[in-house]
Amino acid sequence: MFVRRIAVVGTGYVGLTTGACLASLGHRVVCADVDALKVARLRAGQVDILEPDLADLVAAGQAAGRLAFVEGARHAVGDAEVVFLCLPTPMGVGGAADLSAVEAVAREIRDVLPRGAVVVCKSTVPVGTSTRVAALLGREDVAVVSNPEFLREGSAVRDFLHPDRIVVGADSPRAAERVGALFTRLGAPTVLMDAASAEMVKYAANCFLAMKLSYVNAVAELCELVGADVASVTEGMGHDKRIGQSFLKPGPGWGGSCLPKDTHAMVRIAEAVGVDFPLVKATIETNARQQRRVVEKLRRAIGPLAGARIGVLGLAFKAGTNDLRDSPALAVAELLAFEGAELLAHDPEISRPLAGMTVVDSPYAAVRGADAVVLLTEWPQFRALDWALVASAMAGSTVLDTRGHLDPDAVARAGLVLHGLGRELRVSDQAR
Ligand SMILES: NC(=O)C1=CN([C@@H]2O[C@H](COP(=O)(O)OP(=O)(O)OC[C@H]3O[C@@H](n4cnc5c(N)ncnc54)[C@H](O)[C@@H]3O)[C@@H](O)[C@H]2O)C=CC1
Ligand SMILES: O=C(O)[C@H]1O[C@H](OP(=O)(O)OP(=O)(O)OC[C@H]2O[C@@H](n3ccc(=O)[nH]c3=O)[C@H](O)[C@@H]2O)[C@H](O)[C@@H](O)[C@@H]1O
Repeated sequence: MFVRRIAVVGTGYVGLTTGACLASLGHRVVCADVDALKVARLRAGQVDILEPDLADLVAAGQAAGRLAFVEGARHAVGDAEVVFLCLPTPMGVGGAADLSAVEAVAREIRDVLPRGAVVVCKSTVPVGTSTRVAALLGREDVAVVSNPEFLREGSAVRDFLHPDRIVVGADSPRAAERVGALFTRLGAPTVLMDAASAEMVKYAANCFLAMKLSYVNAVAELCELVGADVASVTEGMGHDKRIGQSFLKPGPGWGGSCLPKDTHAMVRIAEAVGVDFPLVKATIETNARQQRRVVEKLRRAIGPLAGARIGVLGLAFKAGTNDLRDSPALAVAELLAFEGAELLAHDPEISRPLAGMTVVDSPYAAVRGADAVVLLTEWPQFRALDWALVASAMAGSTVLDTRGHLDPDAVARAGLVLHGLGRELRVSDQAR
């Protein structure tokens, strides 16, 4: 196998995973970040994000002398053949992607990039960004390639090493092949295309996933009203291979660091070329409505929310991560706090104080004296709760499970009344 000298700029979810995984494939990797504390902690082997196997891969890469961390992009790229940009592209003014970190790094490295290097944009960026980066670099000898990343938080290493596909976009086929070759060992289908198409793939994929979720949340609402059960409906739909079983679970709305910002960015990308994109706009609005629907359900169950005490189970945007960025759980909690509810919240991976609620260190502390309990993140430990203990700690008897995660029998046996999304709970479920 050929070994490449690689630089990775940005050591967040994508950058650290990319760096550690490429080192595990045998390449020599230098990762850079602007955050001095993060770099110091990574050098000491401290990985602060919750990702299975990531800390082990980082330690193995460091021990083998194939993975190093430095402060500042300039100090990472000096002898790199390939430079991956894994920089944040958060929602900027008006919803468009904020490219300031990508642009700042392009300016920072342009004079120190070795001759013939390839700069790879792994960040999610609007169409045209590769061209913009190339212009900022101003280097005829340096090719810019788009290589969008499709990993999910909570399974980042597994997704990176076992991807469904690898997309490489470049206007120079030679540069695209050079980047594609880095991933040959992964054995995934590699799709080579022009840079604009690769940049578009990422938004088109994330918006499609968000649309699927908003659709299923809207179907769940209908199911409640017509007396159908969304779990049966989605199972029946999902056996159709054109639809598939995944990404069909209703919830308190979709969130996380990417789907919200990428849907907004897609609306702006369309607007910039004079196109309205009502499908993506409705996807976003349906999601906000889903969060309001959770609050409505609680209000219907227990009456006015002002002064009510609500136990909140889960704060992360999904189970398996400690990431709170654009978490629907936080959005629902905010709406409840706005209504004047008093919130006691527990998440197994979050202990820092948060505005509008009291974060407590056990689920039983969160339900103490609660008029209602709402489950917002599907952590396995919530399914295993002692519901008799929960019932004895609560003041009321309402449990709202927004993830279809709890065992209805276990909750009902404790004398609690379980509400869900997408199904009318049948009398037999509550009668035990
Ligand atoms: N989080 C995810 O699951 C996925 C994210 N993406 C995309 O990848 C990109 C990165 O996302 P994350 O890794 O989640 O971001 P992140 O916020 O976790 O990490 C970004 C890192 O870049 C560093 N940074 C910022 N400015 C810098 C600079 N000037 N020089 C050096 N380092 C700098 C930050 O300190 C931070 O450590 C975004 O465009 C995102 O949309 C794509 C697929 C999955
Ligand atoms: O661009 C990105 O950053 C990434 O965004 C998502 O990954 P991630 O944000 O880690 O989270 P998902 O697993 O996609 O979940 C997103 C949200 O949808 C919700 N969800 C997911 C699946 C489902 O069936 N139901 C449901 O409500 C989750 O709870 C969560 O709030 C995409 O799945 C990745 O492919 C992509 O690389």
